[in-house]
Amino acid sequence: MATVSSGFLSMLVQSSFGIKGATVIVSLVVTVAVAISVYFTDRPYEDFAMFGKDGTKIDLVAKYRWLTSAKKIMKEGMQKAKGPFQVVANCGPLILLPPTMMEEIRNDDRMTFKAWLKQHFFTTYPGFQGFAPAVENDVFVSSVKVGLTQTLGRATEVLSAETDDILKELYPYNEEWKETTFDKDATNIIARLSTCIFMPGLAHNEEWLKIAVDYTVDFFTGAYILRMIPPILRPIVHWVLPPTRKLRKDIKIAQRLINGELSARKRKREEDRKAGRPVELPVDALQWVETVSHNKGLHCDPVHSQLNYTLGAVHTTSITFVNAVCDLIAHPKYFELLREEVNTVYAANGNQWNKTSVSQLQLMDSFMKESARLSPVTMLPINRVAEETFTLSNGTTIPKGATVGVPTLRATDPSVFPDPYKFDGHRFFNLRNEPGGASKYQFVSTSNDMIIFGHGKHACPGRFFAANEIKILLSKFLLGYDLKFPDDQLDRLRPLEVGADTIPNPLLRIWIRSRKQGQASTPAVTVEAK
Ligand code: HEM
Repeated sequence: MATVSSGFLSMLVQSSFGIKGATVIVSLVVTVAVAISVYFTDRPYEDFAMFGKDGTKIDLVAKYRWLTSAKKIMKEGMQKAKGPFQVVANCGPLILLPPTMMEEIRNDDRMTFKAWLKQHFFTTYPGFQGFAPAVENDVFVSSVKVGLTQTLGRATEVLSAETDDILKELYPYNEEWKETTFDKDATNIIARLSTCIFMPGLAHNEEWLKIAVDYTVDFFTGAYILRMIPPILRPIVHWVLPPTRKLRKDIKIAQRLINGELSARKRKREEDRKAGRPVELPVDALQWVETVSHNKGLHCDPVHSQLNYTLGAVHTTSITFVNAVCDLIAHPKYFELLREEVNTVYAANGNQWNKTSVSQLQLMDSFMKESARLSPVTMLPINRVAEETFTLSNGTTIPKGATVGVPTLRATDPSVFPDPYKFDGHRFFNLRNEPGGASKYQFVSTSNDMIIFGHGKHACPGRFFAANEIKILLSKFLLGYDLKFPDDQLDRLRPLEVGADTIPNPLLRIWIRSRKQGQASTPAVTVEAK
């Protein structure tokens, strides 16, 4: 974009039109852009205190502030408003509800996740159909709930075997330290592992694996840029933005690959039928979507649903995993503690990774939850759009069409978690071992205090799968490798905050070396509560 506009400017200056003419035109363009930004934009809601806008009338400025300081704005609002308030987020005016109201709104159908996805991820624009399945009907979400959850046992074993193969390829035996761009590796690993379960036929197809990684990045970049543009211009601008153009290309490639898969399945079924063989249905997400679609009598596009699986599963899981690894390196005593637990559990389960053994990794579970508490994938995991005007029990009226969110701030509230900014990998392990804590404090448990996976009827149905995937990966890294930050990097680099969302720090580098032969297991020791 910058190259195009500077080329245009120099063309004007060099032309006979001259510098004066160029100045007039540029001033006109800027004035029109500012006027559009001021007047053709979403109006703030009445009756809600506004935070973060600080006198500016220009939405673009407020949106930019949100992108750079969302956490600060949310904290200030929470402290000063003592109740619901609003901000100008990059999606426009956004009502934030205090996490204490979670219980009341968590199952409230008057505001929906579907309407939020539709409005703020532009699912009707070509290229953005990746969230269309979750918006159009319940087939996609049901397929995750039924398919992924039912297949968790088998999936865990498949993930374990595939992780071994991936790690051998990516980090072959080497006792010397090697620098890695770890977040990139992690995203590629998770993309391949997820595809193994969602669409195994393409698990080793480089073209698909690239889409499984890139589509989400292009999707969110495109959506973020469009949200910054006044609504009146979006129907035109989306056609020319580089990330949205890329999205359209990605979808075409995905269509070619997935339609190929579907045709091959159809042929196999017909051959089986003709030969009188029993027709075996594949156990993967393509099939879950088809089955649920058939049972409900509703359409769900197979290509878009695979992209929806990818959008939901890949970057969320890899960011959570990368954060856990960074916390591990930053708190090295956990290397030995977690290795001890992994060895004990592994040995007790006949040297197998399966659903049962993974569920016994209680310290690792606690460590992962503590990591996600302090470094969540998003600080705003609950997002809704009101389908009607309604009034909450405290008298707050939410207008129809309003965007509403609940931030994760309770996770760092000292009245909920003592010494909240201290990383304590045993925090949830200890809570879990208190009376009544067994199921309340697991990584996958949701509550008013921990909403990293949401809470209530829309709580993430993929979290059980993600938890197992991360545990297997972490176990294999712990047993096979030593990890550290580069020698010249003393502190853990914090994730970058982009609005309420986070991404691994682009400067992050991790050094990795194979553990010496014979070191792959350490003596079995029972992990005690601290
Ligand atoms: C660590 C990884 C993950 C994180 C942090 C995460 C986080 C979330 C959050 C915050 C929500 C919104 C909850 C709400 O609005 O109340 C959500 C919803 C959802 N997630 Fe995940 N997720 C993860 C992994 C996955 C995986 C592996 C899948 C599998 C496809 C998945 C599928 C979904 C679906 C289908 C929904 C929508 C549920 C509904 O509308 O009822 N997620 N996730």
